[in-house]
Amino acid sequence: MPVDLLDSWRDLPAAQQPDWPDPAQVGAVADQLAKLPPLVFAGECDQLRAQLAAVARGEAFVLQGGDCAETFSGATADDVRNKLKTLLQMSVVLTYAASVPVVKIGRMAGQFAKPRSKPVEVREGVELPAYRGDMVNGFGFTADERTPDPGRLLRAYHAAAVTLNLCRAFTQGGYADLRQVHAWNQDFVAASPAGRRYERLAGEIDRALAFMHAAGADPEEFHRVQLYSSHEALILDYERALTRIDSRSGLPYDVSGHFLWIGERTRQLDGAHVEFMRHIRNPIGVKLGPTTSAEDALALIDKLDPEREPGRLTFVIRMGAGRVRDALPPLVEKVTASGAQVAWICDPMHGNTFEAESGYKTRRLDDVMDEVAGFFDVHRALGTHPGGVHLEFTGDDVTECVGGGHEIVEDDLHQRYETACDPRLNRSQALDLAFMVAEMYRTTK
Ligand SMILES: O=C[C@H](O)[C@H](O)COP(=O)(O)O
Ligand SMILES: C=C(OP(=O)(O)O)C(=O)O
Ligand SMILES: [Mn+2]
Repeated sequence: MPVDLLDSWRDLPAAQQPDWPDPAQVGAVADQLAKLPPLVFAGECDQLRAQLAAVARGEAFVLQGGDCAETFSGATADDVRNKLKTLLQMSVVLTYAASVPVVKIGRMAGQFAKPRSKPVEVREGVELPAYRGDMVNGFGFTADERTPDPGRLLRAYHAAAVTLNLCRAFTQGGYADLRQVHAWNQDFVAASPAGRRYERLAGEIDRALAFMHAAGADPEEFHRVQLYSSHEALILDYERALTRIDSRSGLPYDVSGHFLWIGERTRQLDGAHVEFMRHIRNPIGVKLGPTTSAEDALALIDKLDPEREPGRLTFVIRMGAGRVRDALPPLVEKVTASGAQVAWICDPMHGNTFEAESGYKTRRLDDVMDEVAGFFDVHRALGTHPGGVHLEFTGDDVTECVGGGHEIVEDDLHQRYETACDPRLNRSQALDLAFMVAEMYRTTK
């Protein structure tokens, strides 16, 4: 494939790009990034594509999640382990309670750039550029921090490398061993209803493992888990610089992450993001909000998955609890009728954000659950496969979303509101949701 095609996006309008003060500096940084080693490998991306093909065929379920916006200061062993622990616990709940293979994808090791609904933020009469993620500018509300700095692209690469290294060590080195199901819950068990419910399930898993061991299964089977990394491919100079030609196939892969997605604000058919993503071989996603028409979805398939290859394209539906039951069916019907085999997964976070009276951005766990329920209802009615969930959560005990076992109310939000962008489920809310999704899956299939 001609390498020029990887730059064809440069002639098209690119939404949500930073206003870099010195564009020449971006070119210099991109040259440095282009010389750095890949963060992920093409063969791993192919493996994920094959697993997503199983999802598209109705044989597996995706659990994708992590922070809305990762931060450089969050690339620590504690933060990464806590997030991973939550993901592993959720995935065990889904695998065991719903009896389905779970494809685990972190919003981790690269989720450093944010699209914003407004380019500026105003506080007490002072107007500054909006925070666009640590890859672009700083969170602090000063002119200095908010000025986009291309040096941050390099820092993002290094923070992603550190995070990925920790993820690989935790998932391959024994921490994720299924025989550790109780250990992941140790700091949590007595403290929350979700922890206690999980502990009961972990007991059942123990007995199942003991049975399999007695029956001759190889314990090594349970020693490792495969975790993939993902982020929104937003800052195109970064993604382009990390795109390499795979020596085995001669095809381009964006080696900044295994799975990359196009956001709701950058999925314009004639825009730079769709053009760039057409040419990379990674499995990719597109977020689809409530205004998406079936024609939009079909046109995206034509551009991004012209060969109709199962596993290549995932639609991440984020309609809002009030819209999903009406807005999703025409998309699923027409896409299915077209013969395309996409994976459908549900992001129940981004269509359910609202501002509390105190000014905090928040989400109700009930709305989140209702959107997932609506997503399952639609697929049940149409006989198609509800292929997964895409969530924003953290391993920490934050107070960012309302509801859940500890019943966080709007007046509690200030207590531990730590997100750099959108409100995340805390560990207990995330586990509550996993139990609910497992139950829905079991009764749908
Ligand atoms: O995930 C990100 C947010 O939904 C997106 O950045 C928009 O948030 P904003 O409305 O605060 O800009
Ligand atoms: C910005 C995000 O989502 P969306 O593009 O769906 O609004 C996100 O996933 O953080
Ligand atoms: Mn978000």
